[in-house]
Amino acid sequence: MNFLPISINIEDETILIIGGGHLAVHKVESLERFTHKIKVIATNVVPELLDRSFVEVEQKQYEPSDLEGHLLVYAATNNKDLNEEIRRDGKRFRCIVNVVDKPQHCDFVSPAIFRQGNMTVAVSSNGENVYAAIKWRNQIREMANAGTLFQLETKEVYRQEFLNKTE
Ligand SMILES: C[C@@]1(CC(=O)O)c2cc3[nH]c(cc4nc(cc5[nH]c(cc(n2)[C@H]1CCC(=O)O)[C@@](C)(CC(=O)O)[C@@H]5CCC(=O)O)C(CC(=O)O)=C4CCC(=O)O)c(CCC(=O)O)c3CC(=O)O
Ligand SMILES: NC(=O)C1=CN([C@@H]2O[C@H](COP(=O)(O)OP(=O)(O)OC[C@H]3O[C@@H](n4cnc5c(N)ncnc54)[C@H](O)[C@@H]3O)[C@@H](O)[C@H]2O)C=CC1
Repeated sequence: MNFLPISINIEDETILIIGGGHLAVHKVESLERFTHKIKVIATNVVPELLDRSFVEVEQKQYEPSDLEGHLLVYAATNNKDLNEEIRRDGKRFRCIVNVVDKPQHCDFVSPAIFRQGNMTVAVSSNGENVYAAIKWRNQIREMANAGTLFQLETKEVYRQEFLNKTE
């Protein structure tokens, strides 16, 4: 597999999660650092999702038209066939779909993220080895917390440093 790392502007997007179980909670925990515009559609929804007032919850069976108007979709049900079907349906609605239980069926995968202010480090294994991605991210976080890395200067300071090096 081969995924392109990019940073997407999601200000005008509502991110859709199909499935309201533990995996959905896990995805919300990753997403909520970046956006509160999140919608969950599922037949059963766990309290951790209902407790988050910013999550819009619709308790019902999935149907393809649910995808309409959503750029980013997580297929996070406990039904592998349905998750795959959601990915296929997504093609019709021009959605980019993450299938939580099947890297091979993902249009995008979620990297392991370390974030400090505007600076973000996102580690991905191309969907091949999620445990490695988590470990690398944790090591980066430890280095940052130890203060040996990432002394954040102003853009102008970095620009001057960059220009001096390339002269
Ligand atoms: C392909 C991908 C698709 C996707 O979901 O996007 C995927 C797939 C799978 N994950 C599995 C397991 C776990 N995943 C986590 C956690 C995270 N998983 C994330 C990403 C991705 N996971 C994408 C690849 C990214 C890349 O390119 O490397 C992170 C980094 C980001 C996020 O989810 O936001 C987030 C860390 C968040 C954080 O710490 O910040 C934990 C730990 C935990 O839950 O705490 C467990 C153990 C759960 C347990 O067993 O209890 C399995 C079963 C593997 C097996 O054992 O065989 C599969 C399926 C498979 O690999 O085949
Ligand atoms: N990517 C990852 O990090 C990992 C992925 N997984 C996989 O993720 C999947 C989901 O796991 P959990 O969240 O723990 O399951 P869960 O059983 O807690 O939740 C499943 C959810 O899917 C919903 N659902 C099922 N059929 C539906 C339908 N037709 N329409 C609407 N909603 C429907 C249920 O209502 C429920 O909210 C599992 O298949 C598991 O194998 C497991 C571990 C890690």
